[in-house]
Amino acid sequence: MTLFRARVLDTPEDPFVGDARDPSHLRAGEDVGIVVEGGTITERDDFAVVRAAHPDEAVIDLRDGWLLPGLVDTHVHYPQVRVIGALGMPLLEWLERCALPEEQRLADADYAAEVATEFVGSLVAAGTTTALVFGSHFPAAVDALFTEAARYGLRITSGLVVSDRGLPEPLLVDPRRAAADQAALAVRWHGVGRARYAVTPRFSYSASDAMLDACAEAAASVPGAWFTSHVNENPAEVAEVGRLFRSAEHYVDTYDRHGLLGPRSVLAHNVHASDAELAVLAAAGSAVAHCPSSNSALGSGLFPMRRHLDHGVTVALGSDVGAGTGFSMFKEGLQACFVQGLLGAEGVALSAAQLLWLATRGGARALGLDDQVGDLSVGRQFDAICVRPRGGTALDIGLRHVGSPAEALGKIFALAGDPDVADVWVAGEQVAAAGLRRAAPVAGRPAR
Ligand SMILES: Nc1nc2[nH]cnc2c(=O)[nH]1
Ligand SMILES: [Zn+2]
Repeated sequence: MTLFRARVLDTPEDPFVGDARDPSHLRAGEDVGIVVEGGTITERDDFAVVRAAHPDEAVIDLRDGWLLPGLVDTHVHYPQVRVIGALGMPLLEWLERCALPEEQRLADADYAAEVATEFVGSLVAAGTTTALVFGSHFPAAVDALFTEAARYGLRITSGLVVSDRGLPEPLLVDPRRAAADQAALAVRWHGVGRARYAVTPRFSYSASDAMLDACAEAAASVPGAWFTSHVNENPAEVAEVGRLFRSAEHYVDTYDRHGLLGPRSVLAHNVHASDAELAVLAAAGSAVAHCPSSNSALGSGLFPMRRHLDHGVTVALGSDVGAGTGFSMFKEGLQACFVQGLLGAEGVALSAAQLLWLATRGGARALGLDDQVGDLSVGRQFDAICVRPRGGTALDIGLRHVGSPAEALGKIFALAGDPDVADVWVAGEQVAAAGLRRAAPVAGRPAR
């Protein structure tokens, strides 16, 4: 067993239910003891109580930082880690000039393996322990991603990205081949370790009805498979999808009429959604990955979170790297807050607890993993990060002078970057940084 002693912040209850300003939405413990056995949290209480039950156990003392659940990114593109930062273009131009040329390079398996290493390392460095990842158009590159993620034990859901029109020729595949390649990848990876397979047409803009049928076939052939794609991101994209699918009721319907929407479906963006589309998503139990830094960087628009919530659509957060400007889910939370503020009366005035929920437990729920991760309750896997800023930084100064846990969390979302994520654990295994060197020896016993 491992015994942690820490200041803990998490959100076991949905802070979008009830009064958003209710301070009890944020569970904060000043001096908490957490026992982890076989990767699972088996005890959590005041440290003194846990210590009394385990008087001889070595303690990993993290009280010089803040322990949070591992972060959850519900929309991030693996092949785009090297193109982050190309600013000032709308979606379709950015795809053509930046993203798609890079994605073609992943046809080279060695190149893809390098990118997979960079991508997974970047997730871990940002404290992301669970992610729904947009894969590559090339099967060997998807193998490289799953292989690399397995080295860290990350909870990755991903798959082959498929398209049969509207993109450069090397990224296209015919629907029969797409179905076969997806099925083969799912056999190799779905349910292996913590990997799960996601059927992933890039977007209806680049997929014919035959391709979407092939995707439905692939999804039906893999029990428990996930579905992900893009929707309603940019006005020019939405207009073209309307032109391509004249008989569809709307963009969401291009997926729905192929049976692709259900509780294991996550659609990214949905900035320009109609009420009818929100009603379809709510009825299907599908989630939307809100990607605020990407939406801002590409000028895609201001996400109508209030309307999603009013319709009962599950919302989580995505970094959307590489249109998004980095892997940090703290940055996404902050940008979500800015965007909702810019919407004025139509926006949701997001609290720090709501940001943490969106970046942890809400994401886990959107991905169907909330029975395993998303908070630090007994019974959950110990997926966690310790935020411990370097001395003298604004975050360090702020955290040393906070009046309340909610204030501390606000400072973390405002100021924390990847370097402040000092330690990362997945299922109790430390996958980044140096927390274990803090094991405090107990009198008469060696530290473990
Ligand atoms: N932001 C974003 N939107 C897309 N729509 C289709 N492909 C992409 C992509 O790579 N990034
Ligand atoms: Zn995307």
